[in-house]
Amino acid sequence: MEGTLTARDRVGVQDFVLLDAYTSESAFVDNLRKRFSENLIYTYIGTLLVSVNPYQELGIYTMSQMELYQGVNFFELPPHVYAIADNAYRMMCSELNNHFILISGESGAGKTEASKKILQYFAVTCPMTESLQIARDRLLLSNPVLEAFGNAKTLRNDNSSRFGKYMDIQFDFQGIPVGGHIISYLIEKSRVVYQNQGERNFHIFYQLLAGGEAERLAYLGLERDPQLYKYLSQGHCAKDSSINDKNDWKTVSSAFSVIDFTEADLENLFGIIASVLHLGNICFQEDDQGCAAVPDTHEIKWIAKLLGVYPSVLLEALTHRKIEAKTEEVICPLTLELSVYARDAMAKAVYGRTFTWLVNKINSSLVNKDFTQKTVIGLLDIYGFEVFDKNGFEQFCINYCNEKLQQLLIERTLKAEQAEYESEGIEWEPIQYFNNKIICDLVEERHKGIISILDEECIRPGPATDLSFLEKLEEKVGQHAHFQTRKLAGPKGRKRIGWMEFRLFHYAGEVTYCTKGFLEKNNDLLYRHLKEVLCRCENSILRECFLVAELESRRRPPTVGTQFKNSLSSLLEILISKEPSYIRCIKPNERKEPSKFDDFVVRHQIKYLGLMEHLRVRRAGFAYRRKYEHFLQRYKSLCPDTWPHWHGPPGEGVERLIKYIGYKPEEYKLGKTKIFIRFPRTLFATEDAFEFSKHQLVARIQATYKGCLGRREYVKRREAATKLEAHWRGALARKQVKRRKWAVQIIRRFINGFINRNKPLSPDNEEFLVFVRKNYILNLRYHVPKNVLDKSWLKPPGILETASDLLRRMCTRNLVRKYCCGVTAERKAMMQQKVVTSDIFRGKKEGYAESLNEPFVNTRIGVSTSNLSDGILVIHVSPENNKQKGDAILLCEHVFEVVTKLTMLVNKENFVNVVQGSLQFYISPGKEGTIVFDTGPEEQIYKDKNGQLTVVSVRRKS
Ligand SMILES: Nc1ncnc2c1ncn2[C@@H]1O[C@H](COP(=O)(O)OP(=O)(O)OP(=O)(O)O)[C@@H](O)[C@H]1O
Repeated sequence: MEGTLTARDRVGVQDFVLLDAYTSESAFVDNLRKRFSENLIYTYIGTLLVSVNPYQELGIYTMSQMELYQGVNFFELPPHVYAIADNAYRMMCSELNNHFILISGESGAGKTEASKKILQYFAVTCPMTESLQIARDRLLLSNPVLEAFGNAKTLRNDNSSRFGKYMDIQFDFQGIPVGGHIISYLIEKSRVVYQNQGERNFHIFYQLLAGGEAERLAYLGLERDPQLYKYLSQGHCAKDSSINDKNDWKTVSSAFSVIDFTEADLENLFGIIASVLHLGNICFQEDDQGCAAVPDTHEIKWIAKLLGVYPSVLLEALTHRKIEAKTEEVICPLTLELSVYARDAMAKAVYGRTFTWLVNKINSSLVNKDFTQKTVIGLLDIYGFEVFDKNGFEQFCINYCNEKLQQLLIERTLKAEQAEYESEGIEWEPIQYFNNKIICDLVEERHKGIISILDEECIRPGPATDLSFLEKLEEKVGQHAHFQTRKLAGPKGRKRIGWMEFRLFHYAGEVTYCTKGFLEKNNDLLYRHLKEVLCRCENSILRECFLVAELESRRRPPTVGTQFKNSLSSLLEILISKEPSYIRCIKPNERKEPSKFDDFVVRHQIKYLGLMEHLRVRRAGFAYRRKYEHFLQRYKSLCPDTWPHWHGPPGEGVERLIKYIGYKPEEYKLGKTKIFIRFPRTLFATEDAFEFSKHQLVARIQATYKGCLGRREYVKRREAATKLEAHWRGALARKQVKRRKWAVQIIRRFINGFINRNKPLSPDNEEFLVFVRKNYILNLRYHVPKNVLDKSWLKPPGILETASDLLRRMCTRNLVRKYCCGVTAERKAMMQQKVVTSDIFRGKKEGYAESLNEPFVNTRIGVSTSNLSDGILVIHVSPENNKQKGDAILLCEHVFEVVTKLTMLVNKENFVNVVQGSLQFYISPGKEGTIVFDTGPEEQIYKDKNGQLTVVSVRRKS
């Protein structure tokens, strides 16, 4: 329940005990309205359930809802009729005691629906054996039959129960429903003969006409059209779109077979129903003497046939009255009014007693023949307080009944409160409340109460009227504080009370009753003549209902008021020995509309249901009480000592908790097993603090949860990694071992091979030798000589010497070939020159060996000569060489020959330079000289003063 406290501003509190302004009716209505607008039709006052009729299907009676409420702590879930049912059932099973659930409210408030829901809940959730299924079905199916005969369409409710009902459901020691018993109260017989505009007679009449088989109707002498029957058509709504009589007939017919009705029973039963309809259609006329006569006996004949009486006897009984004198009987005719009265009285008596027979018949089918001890849960579906514009005898009885039940409720609630304080060891706190015993006494006290006065008035000789009854009341109870009449009221109150009225100040408010019809209704007189006919008829049901013994008895039968008083007192005896649960039904508006909440209508019912008084009593002590375990479980997070776990006794934990939160001593009391909180605000503050801490808690719980998940995941991964690692290491180790093994073999073979390396090829050294060979060859790659002059060679192992030699030679040959291919013509010429040089100088001249490496080049020398006829030849040497002295200047006779031969020798183009005029030559490095060529008469060579050499030649004729 505490779970919804946070939303209390929007959806209201789900227990009125938690209303701060618990004495304010407006606050009460506000809370109901808030909840109703959220489709929350149920609210608690402690353990009492207030239910507001939603007039629509809300989807709150599903199987899953039933399962939800099964065996759950009462306050753990939102208020529901299932919670009340389940709580009663669990307590009954665990404590093996009897319970009752009292459902009250005004017509149309939802009492019957609530009791059906409870019955369904038991049918679905209680354990069941196959053999006992029939008992369950009978319990369920007794409802449509009872509704057909006891319910009717009224202005307030299309399916209004016109009787009070108490139903015991019996359970065996295993909690299996094994049987039941029904008691009915005060069926509204007057409806059989008269209905207000817009209302109907009991459903069964219309169902029989609409759904009954044609042969059955023919046998009963009935037509399908209800308009043809006076008793069915006075309300002018025999056909109503909201009621499907044909379908309902099918349901009722099939229910009859389950609850043990024989074909003969049904024949008699419907014979009675049809007789009532025929009775209604009997028309009387006044004859010449002013006596009643029946001109058309058609209906009489049908009734006579159906009930098994002589038509003439019936006719006489309807139009005459037997008066018993001291020794003889006198038959005197009735007036028209009295005949009509007699007819209607017969119809009412027949229907009323048949209804009682029906209830008994159902009871005999529900009875459990095994006589082991049973526990019971009683369902009391009874009319609530009624206050209309005109209130008559029925309202008087109903309101008296409610006074009695209120007394029971107050007593039981107070007793329960007191018992709880005592058992919890809490000081008794007296509760102020209005004890309505005084009103009950006013109504029921022997010889002094209103019912006794009414009875006296009914039986006293002489002319007694409703007015004389009122005068008797004024005389006998006029001084009572809760009674008033026009005469007794002051000038102010007088205006509101009529001459025929008296007012009672009920616990729920004042109600003014009109005494008109009180005597007649209390007497409920059926003329003896008619009674005799019914006692002697052949219809077996009526013979059971009207016993001959009744006729023989000289005692007057008890009046309706006294009967009702007695049945109420036995009902209270039944209830007082049982543990109570209460459901108060409220209808939200008068128009049966969904989602419409009429404050005025609701306020009225709150008052007459005594809800404010109940709340006041319930709140007089403490607003809230819970077992230590539950309180601690919910709020333990508010105190570090109790969070997350309290390991000591729960009471101590709660004490520590409330000390930490800072409860003041006047706000609470600690019992033996429960904490009692006086004010709702204390609980709300605690709840708000809890709501606030919830976020932190959630974060903490989330973190812990995530941490837990993380750790779990980590552990999982670590285990997986360890496993993987182990496998991997294993695999590696195995591989390593394999490798080592292999290596050892290789090494062994290698060593063997090495040892036998010089032996002829054999398996012992074959591999080694291959390896050595391969190794040598591979190594040799890096050591082959790069040129012909390189004489190095990798030393071969013994077995490869021949191969190595061959390779070496191949390599040399290859290098030589490569070298030869790379020699240019120029180089070749130079080499040839070197050969010549060798021939000339080898072994003969020092320095030759050094000159070998010195390549001969053609650029070192060049030849110049003039274009004239002189024999000067200049051999130029390269100026780079520092040691050169300079160019050589030769004078030779055969200049052409020399130059040509030199040119051929050098084999170089542009070797010879033929100059004109002069040429330059090097004397020494950096020093140049010039030779000037000229012609003259005679050849001469001279050096002038500046060192210039001049060569004069004789020009030759060409
Ligand atoms: N819990 C509910 N959910 C939906 N509709 C409901 C509920 N309770 C009552 N009703 C509607 O209200 C109508 C009247 O209810 P019900 O017959 O139970 O009233 P009542 O208090 O037994 O009246 P009466 O005293 O006249 O027999 C029902 O026929 C149904 O349509």
